[in-house]
Amino acid sequence: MTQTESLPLALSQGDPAGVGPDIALSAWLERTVHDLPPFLFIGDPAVLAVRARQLDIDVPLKETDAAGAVSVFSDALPVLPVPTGVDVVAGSPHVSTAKSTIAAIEKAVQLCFDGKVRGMVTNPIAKAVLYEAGFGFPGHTEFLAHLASRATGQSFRPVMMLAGAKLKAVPVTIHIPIKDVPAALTETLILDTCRITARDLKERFGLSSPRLAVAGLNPHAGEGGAIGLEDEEIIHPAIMQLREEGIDAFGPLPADTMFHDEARRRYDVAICMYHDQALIPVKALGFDDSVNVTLGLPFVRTSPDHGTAFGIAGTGIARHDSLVAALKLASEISRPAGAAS
Ligand SMILES: NC(=O)C1=CN([C@@H]2O[C@H](COP(=O)(O)OP(=O)(O)OC[C@H]3O[C@@H](n4cnc5c(N)ncnc54)[C@H](O)[C@@H]3O)[C@@H](O)[C@H]2O)C=CC1
Ligand SMILES: NCC(=O)COP(=O)(O)O
Repeated sequence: MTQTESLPLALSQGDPAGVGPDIALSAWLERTVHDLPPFLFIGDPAVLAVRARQLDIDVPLKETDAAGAVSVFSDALPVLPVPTGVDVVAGSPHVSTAKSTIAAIEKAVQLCFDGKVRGMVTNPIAKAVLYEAGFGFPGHTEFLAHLASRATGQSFRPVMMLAGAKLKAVPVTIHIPIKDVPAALTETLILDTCRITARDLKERFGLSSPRLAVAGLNPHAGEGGAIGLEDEEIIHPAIMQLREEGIDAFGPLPADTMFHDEARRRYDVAICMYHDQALIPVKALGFDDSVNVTLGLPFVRTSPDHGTAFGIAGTGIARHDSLVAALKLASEISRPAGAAS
C-alpha cells in the first residue's frame, strides 16, 4: 500500500435537504459488500443522525479529523463536523444552509492540499439554493478550479467528464444557456478541453493513447455547411490541430449517430459541444453507474452523476450506486500510476 492509499477520501455533504445524507449513510452500511475505500463525511452530524432515524437505519457516527477516519471507518461513519446551524427538513431546501454547504466543500479541498485525504467526492448541491445565497460559480466544477487557483496561485481549466461503464463524455461548454453555446464555442476552448482530457485519461485513467470522438454542434455536423457553419469553421480546425499534436481526435461527428453500441467501440471519450449532448447519453446508458469527475485539477474530485433529488430525500428509495461508483473511481484514480490495484 502506498502512502496515498492509506488516506481516507473526503465526502462533502452537499445540500443537507437532498439525498446526500441518505446515500452517505446507506453506502457506509454496505461498505464491506462494495469494498469501499474509507471516507470521511464532512458535514453536519445532526443532519445525519436525524436522517438515519427517519430512514430507520442504525449507523453509528464518530466525530473525528482526517487522521482518525481510516481507523474509525470499519465501526462507525467518520464525520468531520461542519454544522448547518438550522433544523434541516429532508426535501425542503433552504438558503440558510448554503454557507455550511460551501464550507464543507472548502474544507474537503483544504484537506486535499494538506495531503490529509487522497481526494474528494462531492454530494450534490442545489445550484439555485447556492445562487440565492450569492454563490458566484455555476457549480462545483468551476468553484473547485477557483479554490485550486486560490491555494496555488496558478490557473486551472477544469473539465467536466461523466464516466460510466458504457460511455465517457465531456461537455466543452457546461452550465450556460443553450442560446449562448455557439458564441462560447471557440477553437481555443475545444483545444484546451481536448488536451486536458487526453492528458488526464493517460495519466489518471491509464489509457496509453486515448481516442477522442468529437461531436458536431449542428444536425448532421452541419451537412457540409448547409445547416450551420461551426462544425467546419471551429470544430474541424481544432481537430486538425489536435491531430498535429499527436492526439487521436476525430470528427466532427453527427451527434445523433455517435452513441449507439457499435459507434462507442471506436472511441474512449466523446467530446460534446454542450451539457445535454454529453449528459443525456451518459445518464440514459448508465444513470446508476456513472460518475462526474473533474479533470484538470491538481487533486482528485468525483461526484455521483445525479442531483439532490429532493423529492425522494428521507424516503429510503434513493439508490447509493452512483455514490459508490464515485468513491471507487476516486480511489482508483488517486492511486499513483503503475500502482497495483
Ligand atoms: N453534482 C451536483 O452537485 C449536481 C447537482 N444537481 C442539482 O440537483 C438539483 C435537482 O436536479 P434534477 O435535474 O432534478 O436531477 P436529480 O438527479 O436530482 O433528479 C432526477 C430524477 O432522478 C431521480 N434520482 C436522482 N438521484 C437518485 C438516486 N440516487 N436514487 C434514485 N433516484 C434518483 C430523482 O428522484 C428524479 O426523479 C438541481 O438543483 C441541480 O442543480 C444536478 C446534477 C448534479
Ligand atoms: N449536470 C452536472 C452537474 O450539474 C454537476 O455540476 P458540478 O456541480 O459538478 O459542477
